[in-house]
Amino acid sequence: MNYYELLFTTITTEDYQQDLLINALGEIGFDTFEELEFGFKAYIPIADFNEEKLIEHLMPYKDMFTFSYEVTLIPQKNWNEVWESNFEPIEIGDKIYVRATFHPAKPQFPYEIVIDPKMAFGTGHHQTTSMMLQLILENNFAGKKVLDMGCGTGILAVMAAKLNATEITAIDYDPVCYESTIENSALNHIENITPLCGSKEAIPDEQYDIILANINRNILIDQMERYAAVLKPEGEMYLSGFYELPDLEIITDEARKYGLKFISHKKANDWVAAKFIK
Ligand SMILES: C[S@@+](CC[C@H](N)C(=O)[O-])C[C@H]1O[C@@H](n2cnc3c(N)ncnc32)[C@H](O)[C@@H]1O
Repeated sequence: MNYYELLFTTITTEDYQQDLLINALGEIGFDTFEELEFGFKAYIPIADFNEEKLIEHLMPYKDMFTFSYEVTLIPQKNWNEVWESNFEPIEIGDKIYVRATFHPAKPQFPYEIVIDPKMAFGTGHHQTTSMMLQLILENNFAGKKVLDMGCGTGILAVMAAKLNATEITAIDYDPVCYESTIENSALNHIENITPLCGSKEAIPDEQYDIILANINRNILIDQMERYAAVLKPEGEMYLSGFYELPDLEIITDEARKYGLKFISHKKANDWVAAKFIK
């Protein structure tokens, strides 16, 4: 597939401002990002690129900090090379170690997750993923039936399986993420993850003990009613992919409409991961 590469040069002292930009690009079809010292590269399939939409989407950030971009057509790219040059292993506390296949193992960590990220989001490098991993670690997944919505690489589903969840359904609307979840389940020797490709209509008519969803504010709001319908009474829901201000209150209000009560949240660089109970 042919891609456009947009080289963004950003002048900001706040890492989270660059994250805002990356998140905004993710909402309009950019699916791979490569961090650089003074900015980042963002990639989008040529069929999905619309410069007018891009300019409109970037407008709110123009007043916040300085950035510019240049567009180049990339006929072919070795995505594995992009990932290999970008992907450093990460440690989450002293319990979770996330590495790629090409990094050596660290057996001193009780939980190791091996990810072949390709073009799917979810390597643990993003604060939302690492906060979700921490939340999973702090809560009880043993014997639970779990739905992981917007599974990306399947990293959260893999962590839930390592904590002895019995059945995990992992859904993403991006076929690359669906394939990536199959591959990463196998890499981690996990057999109880059922990957599905689709959006909220793909959520099976079943009842789950726990829902995980690290997506973004608007999609979480759109899917909230469906999450509430498939969550068991007293079931737990962990959400991320949004900011403390103003999103947390908006999400909490939406959750309340469907009987989901806000319990607590974690915060990193303005990003939030929050726990709710039905
Ligand atoms: C921020 S990433 C999170 C990936 C992974 N769960 C993690 O925590 O790192 C969000 C994922 O949601 C998926 N996604 C976005 N909109 C979706 C939708 N409407 N239905 C299902 N998946 C969606 C994207 O393809 C992406 O893989």
